[in-house]
Amino acid sequence: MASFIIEGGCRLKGEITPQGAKNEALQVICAVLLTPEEVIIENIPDILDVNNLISLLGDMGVKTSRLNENTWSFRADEVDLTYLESPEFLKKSASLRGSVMIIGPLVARFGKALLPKPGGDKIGRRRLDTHFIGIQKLGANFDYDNEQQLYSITAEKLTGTYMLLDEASVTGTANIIMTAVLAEGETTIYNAACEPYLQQLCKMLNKMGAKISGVASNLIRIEGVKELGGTTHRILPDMIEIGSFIGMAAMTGSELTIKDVSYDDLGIIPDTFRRLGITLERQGDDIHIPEHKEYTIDTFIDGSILTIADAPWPGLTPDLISVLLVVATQAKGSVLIHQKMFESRLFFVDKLIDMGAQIILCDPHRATVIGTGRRSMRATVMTSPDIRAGIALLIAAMCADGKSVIHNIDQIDRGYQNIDVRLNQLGANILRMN
Ligand SMILES: CC(=O)N[C@H]1[C@@H](OP(=O)(O)OP(=O)(O)OC[C@H]2O[C@@H](n3ccc(=O)[nH]c3=O)[C@H](O)[C@@H]2O)O[C@H](CO)[C@@H](O)[C@@H]1O
Ligand SMILES: C=C(OP(=O)(O)O)C(=O)O
Repeated sequence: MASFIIEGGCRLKGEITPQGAKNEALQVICAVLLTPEEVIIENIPDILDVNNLISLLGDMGVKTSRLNENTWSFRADEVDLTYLESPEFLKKSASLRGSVMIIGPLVARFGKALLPKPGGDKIGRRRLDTHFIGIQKLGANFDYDNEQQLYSITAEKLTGTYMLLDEASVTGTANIIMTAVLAEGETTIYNAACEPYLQQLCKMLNKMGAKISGVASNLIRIEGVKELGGTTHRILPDMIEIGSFIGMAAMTGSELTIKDVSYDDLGIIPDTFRRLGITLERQGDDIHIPEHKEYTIDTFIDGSILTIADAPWPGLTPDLISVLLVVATQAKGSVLIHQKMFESRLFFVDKLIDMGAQIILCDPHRATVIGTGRRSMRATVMTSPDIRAGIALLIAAMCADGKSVIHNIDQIDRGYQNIDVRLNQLGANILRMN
């Protein structure tokens, strides 16, 4: 189990370029299964989750080749469906959440898919009903083998239909869209998720020949086509990494420029950090964060305590809640952090409390942070429970007095490319121990 040893108190300075978006990468890489032609994807982040998915596709017979550091070519012209039944496939695909999105393309193109219960962060119940009900509505049959925890999906024919999703699931919407593009007739998906990840997926599929309209809204219409062709697609910068860097800069009192952020795709993220009192200046497509000696949390207009809560896009992504929470501990003022979507994502605040932060965990979904202004945090030893708590703990450690240790940093490596090397180049002091 690899660990980071972090010497706190180092200021960062300079410029950093965000990696490509993890959650978009997982979708668009699965989409290469929809065509036998070559698909080239640029700006793929070099992170554990994505590399595992690429390796899984390779094992399935997809020809994968790395054209340069972040550009890959994929050609799914000889997919080996028997591999889906092998123990290796079941083990590999069970280890990452993104693998759930191979179902849609496989059912759409080959009428068959198998999937063990997928992995990903243990941050509460993560049901797949939305995926399965949607794909079933298009005509597929589902079987669940309780003993093996294995889903098997088959479809003789897929036919477009109307569906109202029970929740705006991100990967669920992606899966249904990727199934419907090759179904016969028109599919309408209401209450669709519409994160930039999905907007990008739809743009790529349309370039491959799909007919999807309503992109960026929660009402998607898809006119099924017989086949899709190859294309070249570029992944957006990772908005969660950008948010993590904004929080890190403010909390460590560092002056930082985040380059090429695709600002217009960040939605409500910049304004949410502003409500915590953080100044961020848009400079073209960059974000400049000046040195913060202090920052003060806003109140609501009537003077009551601010609440920051997640919501389906264009609301605030739940993946930044942990970072916003840690950043609030060094602000002046109070905020209620409400993680509505996941029920086990706030327990890491115990560690922040050990470090001296003033936080009341009200229940599994809500924590009140009483910002004490800049006050030294105590260094400590901790374990990263999930990817975003991991980065939040790393930010806390960078701000603490002395040496902290974070174990289980695979959880951070799942989503942040070479984070130690990149932050050390800016002045951090992080040592990786394998
Ligand atoms: C690989 C990937 O892309 N992972 C992201 C994806 O996961 P994923 O697609 O698995 O998450 P879902 O969007 O399906 O749902 C996330 C959680 O929110 C709940 N929920 C969802 C929608 C809703 O309207 N109401 C509601 O309560 C669900 O019950 C679930 O507990 O989206 C999540 C929500 O943005 C992100 O945290 C994950 O990083
Ligand atoms: C929860 C996340 O990832 P996953 O869905 O892959 O577990 C995340 O990216 O914050």
